[in-house]
Amino acid sequence: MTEPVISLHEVSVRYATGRETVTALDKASMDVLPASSTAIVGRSGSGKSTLISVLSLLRSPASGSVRALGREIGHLSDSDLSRLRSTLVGTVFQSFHLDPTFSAADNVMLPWYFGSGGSRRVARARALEVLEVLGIADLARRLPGEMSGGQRQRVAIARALFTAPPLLIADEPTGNLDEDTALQVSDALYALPGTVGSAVVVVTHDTQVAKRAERCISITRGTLNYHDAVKPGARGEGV
Ligand SMILES: Nc1ncnc2c1ncn2[C@@H]1O[C@H](COP(=O)(O)OP(=O)(O)OP(=O)(O)O)[C@@H](O)[C@H]1O
Repeated sequence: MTEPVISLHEVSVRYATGRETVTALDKASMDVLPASSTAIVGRSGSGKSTLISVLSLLRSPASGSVRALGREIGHLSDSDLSRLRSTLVGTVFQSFHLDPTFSAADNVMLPWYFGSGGSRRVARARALEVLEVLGIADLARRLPGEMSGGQRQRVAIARALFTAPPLLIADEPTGNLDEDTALQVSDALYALPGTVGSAVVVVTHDTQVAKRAERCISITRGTLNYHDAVKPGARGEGV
């Protein structure tokens, strides 16, 4: 059986407010298999951001277990958890988060500027390689202000891939794009399991974008509902 990149087993997350406790995730179980694509949909307040924060190893659950790259995160020190996080996951956001003064290639190399290691020459070659995967190597020298929204989001996706993470999480990646561009960018994301082998998890409000993933999970008040999918444990497969 293939080991999931990350696996959640009956994970619950609660927030204590002044008067009440909100259950944002309620016994959520899901497996993200290597080189798979998953869409997560749900109304505002259903628990999507909370689920992403658990999948990104940014939030530890109140109960349940999380296993990432074969390790139970509950057993890890803060520094081991932080190392595991930086190995595991690349993230893409709705509003791109590019540095407007950096070229596309330099934006993709940001992990190197922040100390991911190796020589500048190798980092630049890697940046060009991932820009090529996204079909925009010819834009390597352009500034973000000289690109379309779809091109900027491709740069942001390339940056998330720079360190070759086994898991790429995209939070409303098409929210700032028109309909056609949204579908092109989502197709580029969903191609990544086949081209670079990363598993892709996309949170989206857009049903057309969600439909293009191999699997779709909807969240209702913290409960996961599986569509076109096999529940964890059934036939030994993931979601
Ligand atoms: N820091 C917090 N303190 C208290 N309650 C919180 C906190 N963060 C989230 N919640 C509550 O937890 C539930 C899930 O919130 P979450 O942000 O995960 O939803 P979401 O689906 O991402 O929403 P949106 O689409 O609006 O971003 C909601 O009821 C929300 O009010």
